[in-house]
Amino acid sequence: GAKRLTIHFWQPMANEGNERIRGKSIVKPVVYGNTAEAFGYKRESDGHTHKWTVFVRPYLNEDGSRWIRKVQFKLHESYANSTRVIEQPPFEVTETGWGEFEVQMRIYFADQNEKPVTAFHYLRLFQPVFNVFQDPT
Ligand SMILES: O=C(Nc1ccc(C(=O)N2CC(c3nccs3)C2)s1)[C@@H]1CCCN1
Repeated sequence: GAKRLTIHFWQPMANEGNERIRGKSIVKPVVYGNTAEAFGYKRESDGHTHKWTVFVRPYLNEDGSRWIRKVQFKLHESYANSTRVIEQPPFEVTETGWGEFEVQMRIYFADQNEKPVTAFHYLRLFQPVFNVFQDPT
């Protein structure tokens, strides 16, 4: 039967390590990406095959709401209310679907003087397969 597959794609947005004070700026690394789980079948009603969660979270397990005010996720326009605004942690959107597409994320900071930061994440549902054929028969 179909295997259940949960995959994690993580891309640290800022450099590694935790918060630092440099001059007057603070570096707050975040991680964004998605997890995905295959239903193991194609849903009759709408052809969806996966459940996925796209997320933005502080790189270290801290209370993100101290410095993140809200996160706006722009999904593919075929989704109802394709612009989702999450105002409290966890800053994530869980949906179902059948394919992969780019999600735009915009992080708004608690300090309203800070301009929002935009990042793009290509939603991944399928585990890439790497076949290395040496001396193929
Ligand atoms: O897959 C891709 N684009 C996708 C856009 C939206 C997708 C999706 O999964 N869904 C729309 C959503 C709904 N259907 C009904 C109500 S909401 C479920 S997939 C491209 C095509 C080639 C490679 N990537």
